Amino acid sequence: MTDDGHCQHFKLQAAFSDSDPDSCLLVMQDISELENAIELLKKQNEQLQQRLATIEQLKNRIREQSIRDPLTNLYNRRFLNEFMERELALARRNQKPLAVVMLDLDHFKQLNDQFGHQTGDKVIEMVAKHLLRQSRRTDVLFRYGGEEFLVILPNTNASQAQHLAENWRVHVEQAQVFAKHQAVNITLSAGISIYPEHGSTAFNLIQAADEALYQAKAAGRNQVVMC
Ligand SMILES: Nc1nc2c(ncn2[C@@H]2O[C@H](COP(=O)(O)OP(=O)(O)OP(=O)(O)O)[C@@H](O)[C@H]2O)c(=O)[nH]1
Repeated sequence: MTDDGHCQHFKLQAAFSDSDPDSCLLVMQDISELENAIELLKKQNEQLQQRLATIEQLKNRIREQSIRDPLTNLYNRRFLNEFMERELALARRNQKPLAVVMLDLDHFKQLNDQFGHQTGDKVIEMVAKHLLRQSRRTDVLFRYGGEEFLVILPNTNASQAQHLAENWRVHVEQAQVFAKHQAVNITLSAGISIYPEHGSTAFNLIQAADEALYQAKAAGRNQVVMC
């Protein structure tokens, strides 16, 4: 230790002679600079690791924001194709069914016209919460459009999907919704398609679910139709 509190490092090397066992050569080397440089490098490396971890967190946050809908925090349509490709590949490999449920709020334009767009937004938010609360851990929910939701149900057959969609329909119908202190009835219609019966690509399955939804609307709304 020096007078000003710094550590000094020395390296001591001893060399013995074969011809003269009683003699030995001692070499002492001041390696303080080298040790200090190693210490500094270690600190800089730690700081770099911390910065890399922060960048990774930020990257994850940005990625998460880019695939989520800000109003409902459900996944957005941008993520849907990527997700469905992955899930369909899994379903194909494991020979499991996969259900696609398209849900749409009924007469939403009327609600907007009567209570305003802000109230409409609150209703969309509330419905998203209901759907999330009533879904299984494996179900993945998307906000597909304005008042349209899409749910992907891996490893789910037609009767299970019908049962789940019916459960969502009933929960939304029975939900207590107040708009400007007035109770309003919210209902939804749903269309379902199943892999592999109704299609083998994301495009075909979504189109089939959309057609089933159209039938549910045409048949009077507030109902679930299987493709
Ligand atoms: N508040 C709110 N309204 C939205 C949003 N996106 C779409 N809309 C409104 O939702 C309404 C959808 O109207 P339509 O497509 O005619 O459907 P609908 O009135 O629900 O009728 P059906 O679907 O046939 O039962 C339109 O008035 C859109 O302006 C949104 O993010 N927030």
